[in-house]
Amino acid sequence: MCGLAGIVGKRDVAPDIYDALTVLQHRGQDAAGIMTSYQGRFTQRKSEGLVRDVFRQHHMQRLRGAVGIGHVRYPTAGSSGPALAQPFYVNSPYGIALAHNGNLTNSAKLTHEMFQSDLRHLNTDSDSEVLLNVFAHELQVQRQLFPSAEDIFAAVAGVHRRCVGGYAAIALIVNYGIVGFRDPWGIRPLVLGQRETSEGTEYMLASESVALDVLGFELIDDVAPGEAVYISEKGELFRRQCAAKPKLLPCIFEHVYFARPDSMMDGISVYKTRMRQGEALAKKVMALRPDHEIDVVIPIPDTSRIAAQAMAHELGIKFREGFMKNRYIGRTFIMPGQNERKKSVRQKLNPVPLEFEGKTVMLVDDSIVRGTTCRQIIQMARDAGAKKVYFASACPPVRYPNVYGIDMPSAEELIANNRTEEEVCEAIGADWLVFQNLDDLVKCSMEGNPQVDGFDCSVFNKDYVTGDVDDAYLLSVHNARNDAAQEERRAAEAAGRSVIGIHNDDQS
Ligand SMILES: O=P(O)(O)OC[C@H]1O[C@H](OP(=O)(O)OP(=O)(O)O)[C@H](O)[C@@H]1O
Ligand SMILES: NC(=O)CC[C@H](N)C(=O)O
Ligand SMILES: [Mg+2]
Repeated sequence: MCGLAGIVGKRDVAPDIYDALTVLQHRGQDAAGIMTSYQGRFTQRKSEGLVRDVFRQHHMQRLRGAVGIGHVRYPTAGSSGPALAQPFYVNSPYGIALAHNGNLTNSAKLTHEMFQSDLRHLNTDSDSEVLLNVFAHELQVQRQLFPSAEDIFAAVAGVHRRCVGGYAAIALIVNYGIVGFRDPWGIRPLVLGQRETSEGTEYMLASESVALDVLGFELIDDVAPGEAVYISEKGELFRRQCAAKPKLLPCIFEHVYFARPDSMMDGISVYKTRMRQGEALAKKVMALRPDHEIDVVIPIPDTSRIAAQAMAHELGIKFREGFMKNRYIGRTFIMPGQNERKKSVRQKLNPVPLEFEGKTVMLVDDSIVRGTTCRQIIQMARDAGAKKVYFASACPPVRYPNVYGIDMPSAEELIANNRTEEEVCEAIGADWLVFQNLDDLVKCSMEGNPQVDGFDCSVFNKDYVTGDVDDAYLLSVHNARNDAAQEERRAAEAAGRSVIGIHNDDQS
């Protein structure tokens, strides 16, 4: 679930983009990059690692220019490695760089078209490079020496006709400005903001509104599904609906896990949604077991804190921080390998025994995906002396792969796949397990903005909103990206058997 930021400002923007990427770090921990345009040329720094590790002072000093874009990556397609860090770049037409959040479901077909009919070269197996090349081709066929906003919108319309899947993207066109667009289903988020300065208005696009807040930009609104926003280098703002049949069906997993709670997405406060999730869970607990005898409600930090607190309040039970989090360990779920994920849960969370000794505890997490976290946590709670360990998930069982930008490629790796709720309870070792109902989860999000057409809930109900995802496609994703396949790829990379690519890590 990568993070994007782009600014058209009045002075060098790289420091602001750096800050924005730091605020969006929770969306991708694998690689980061910034590209700016300065005096008709690109400047670039991208590499693997966290934002704070990728950019050194000497990089920042060289990233000149008042127009720029940035990206933090969480891979969902293709390999990892510095060559896959974003933004990607093509020299023709004009010189375009692009940063992408999401995943194309027809990238195999598009890759073929790139070589066969568009006569374009792809140097990686990333779907984001495909997206950039489709955009570049669609802009090229406008055949304008100086592209206007109309030409750019026509190119985005071409992208919508050809690309299927989840995509929010920000492109930087040298000498012209930045273009943000969102897929026609609005699966992936993108917001627009502005900041007044003595030299005039500056504009910013970002995956989440929290990045605008922190930089002093005011949220204008969300980019609509299918819409394109073009901000010229001079600072003029143009907007246009470029899709034939746009519908707002955003990914509900943003509300469950991905987004920061202090973000507004499609008019919905993520914080309030998570509060409502906690309240709904409490009601379900009361309906199922009015005589539950829970002594204390304990969240699994970080993401479930808000839901757990609301749940405890609704139940009228004590809320306690029974697990302390090591603040120097990042998010576990978005780490690349299962071994790394398993190890990091124990390094990240440690129980406070007095909150467990002799008690019936209700542990609350936002989601149970592979079961990596809850299995270990339940054991930790028992080792810390809990009498009974109940577990609640603020979302329903995750049973199906995600194909729109979350790395859940294989149903087999999901603990709830082909298991009943009782079987999941047994597999994770809880005394009782409660899942949120899907209807309730949707209501919690919908209450924030009743204008939303619905949500992509495919990981819960296998209903993929783009309508093109069949079992054959799911099998191909499984084959390419299951844990064993990824492990093999990483081993090949470590042994130096992978393609180096055209962006070397030590580039300065
Ligand atoms: O069942 P699993 O496969 O373990 O995945 C689900 C867990 O992973 C996430 O936590 P993560 O540590 O990524 O981030 P957080 O600190 O934001 O909660 C999520 O919040 C759950 O705790
Ligand atoms: N999580 C994402 O948005 C991933 C973007 C792109 N598909 C990649 O793998 O790099
Ligand atoms: Mg968590």
